[in-house]
Amino acid sequence: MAHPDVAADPAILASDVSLTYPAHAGGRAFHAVEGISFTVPKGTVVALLGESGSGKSTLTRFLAGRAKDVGEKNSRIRLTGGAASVLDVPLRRQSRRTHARLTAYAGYLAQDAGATLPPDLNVGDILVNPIAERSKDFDRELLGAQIAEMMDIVALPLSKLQEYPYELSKGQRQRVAVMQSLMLDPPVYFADEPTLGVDANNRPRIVDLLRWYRERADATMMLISHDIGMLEALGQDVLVMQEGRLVGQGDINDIFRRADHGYVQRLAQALRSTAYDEIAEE
Ligand SMILES: Nc1ncnc2c1ncn2[C@@H]1O[C@H](COP(=O)(O)OP(=O)(O)OP(=O)(O)O)[C@@H](O)[C@H]1O
Repeated sequence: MAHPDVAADPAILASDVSLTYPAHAGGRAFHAVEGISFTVPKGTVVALLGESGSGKSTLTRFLAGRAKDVGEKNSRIRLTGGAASVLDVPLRRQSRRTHARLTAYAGYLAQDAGATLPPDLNVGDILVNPIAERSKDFDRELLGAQIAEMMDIVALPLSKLQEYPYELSKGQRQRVAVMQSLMLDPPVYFADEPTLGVDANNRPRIVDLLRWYRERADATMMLISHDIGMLEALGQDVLVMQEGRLVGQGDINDIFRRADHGYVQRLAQALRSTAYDEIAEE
């Protein structure tokens, strides 16, 4: 049985990967990702960019091992071509045990995760739960200190630990969701728009938390984000997608300087103007 290898390098490998959603009511299967190849070396961060509908979430959910972790059958992602592996675990025909192991090692923040926090748990329990579910035998003092450190980085007062998701603002819920997704210390981490919907003042708090985590765990990360602060702080390498395909790949500055693809040029321009807007806002 394949066991995740934390020393695997590259940590993430995709070779000619094609991903499909099943046919809906008489329609055809939908090819969301077509023939994508790249590797992510251990300990590096890659940012995934591209317009809405280009396949970023599909690719990320698949690589995070969550292709079939959804209620509706129609939303299950199928690998219809190529091969991929994370921490040397092939993402194809996994036993239930291999799948459980991989998802414990591969952290995942779904899009708009703040909106799906368990409503019946307070923030403290939401954060402790992933650890308590793994094993009842953990060092509460150590965990308490870690949670306090994380709360401080994201600028949430400790009193929030007693509150329930409905008592928090949207941006506070998103910060809790990001903290929760890191609680198991995943060596590989996937996040889908971690700062989306968070106000400009608090977006840097999430960036700080991810940077803190990366340094602490030497984690490999794949982040979907068009947040210029995030890209500057974390994303030295970028993958650019358009209509299910990879249209740019490499160091962010090189890609944008020598952009030979029309879409990549437009994206670079858009990101530059966002950066200026942010500076103007401050
Ligand atoms: N459950 C589904 N069934 C069929 N098609 C889907 C399903 N989910 C997504 N798609 C389609 O797959 C394509 C890629 O969607 P995906 O969400 O991966 O894009 P994205 O780049 O992450 O977009 P966004 O930035 O808006 O989140 C889109 O055309 C979308 O309509």
